[in-house]
Amino acid sequence: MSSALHLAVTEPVSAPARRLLIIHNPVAGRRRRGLIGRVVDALRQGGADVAVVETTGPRDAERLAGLAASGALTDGRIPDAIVASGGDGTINEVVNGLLAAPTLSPPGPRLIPLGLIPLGTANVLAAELDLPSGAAELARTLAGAVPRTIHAGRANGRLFTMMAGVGLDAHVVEGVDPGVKRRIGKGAYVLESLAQIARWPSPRYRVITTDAAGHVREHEAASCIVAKGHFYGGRFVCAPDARLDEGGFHVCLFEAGGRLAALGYGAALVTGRLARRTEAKGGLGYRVMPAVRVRIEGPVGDPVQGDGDTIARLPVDMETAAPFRVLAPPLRPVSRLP
Ligand SMILES: Nc1ncnc2c1ncn2[C@@H]1O[C@H](COP(=O)(O)OP(=O)(O)OP(=O)(O)O)[C@@H](O)[C@H]1O
Repeated sequence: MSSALHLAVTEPVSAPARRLLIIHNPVAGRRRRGLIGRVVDALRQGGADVAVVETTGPRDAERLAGLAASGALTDGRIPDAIVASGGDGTINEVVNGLLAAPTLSPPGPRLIPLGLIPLGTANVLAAELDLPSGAAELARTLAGAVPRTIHAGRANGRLFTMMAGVGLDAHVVEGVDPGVKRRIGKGAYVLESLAQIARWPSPRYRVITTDAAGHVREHEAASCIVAKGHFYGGRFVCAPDARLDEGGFHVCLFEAGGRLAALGYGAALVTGRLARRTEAKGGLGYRVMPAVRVRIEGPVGDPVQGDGDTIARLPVDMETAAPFRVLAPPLRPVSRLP
């Protein structure tokens, strides 16, 4: 760890020490870069044994997570937790590497808890898990939280933890300029959304859902988000009843096509009125339905975004994946989540 990361600590951690391996993306985030240094210092002051490895480029976090799960980065001793330090993209890579690692017995990579130091633009998973934002509180969570079991989804073999999307949002994710994102943060997504809407050809997608009872249904939509959690793009609510602790998907169908409808959906999302579009007349509104498997067809090769990065291309088959454990505060009652 560079000396620049050694910053003053306000409060030491009083929870039991853990052996933690942190996989850190040095290019993630802009304003929150100092956070990792403060968290590491707080952990060490609390007695935790902390090792940090830095990623060197795309997919490196995934490779490192696979190595970490076998103890290869910590002198053969398997860490008590593997911590992803970065944005949602880095977390997604770590989850993919961790769950793809060969099973060890014990403890088995699926049982090694994942910790998070959220440094990104949206930090949707951290919001969904209700992670604290301060360094001392975050360190306390990493060192002492009872792991919670959550469920990822899989799209054409690739895992996602929060959501996968097809249509406008996937094109926005693919089109957003990383340099602009670094400079202006979330505003880059707003600009790219407007640019995409201006030239949006309004393709239709065929969404085939299978529910837990095995009923198969076919739908048509202008865009579709397959949600694991209830937040989207930060703290906007897309699937009000979705919770990571449950196995299935909440499939959000944006039924109305065209530019005006796309603008309307965007405005409804950011003002918290999206769920009310279910009442739109003529059935061309917004619907959320449960599913355990989803297939989406449309223009072949169209992007599929997962946790804010392109993770697959159409046609795509999604299924629920094995559960894994994450270091986070206990689940709050549904009624207390925004
Ligand atoms: N050392 C590195 N140099 C360049 N790119 C890297 C490096 N390590 C990881 N990456 C890539 O950086 C990209 C962005 O990472 P991440 O999504 O975590 O951060 P972010 O873009 O700042 O956050 P957010 O996704 O919340 O906007 C990922 O696609 C990842 O593959």
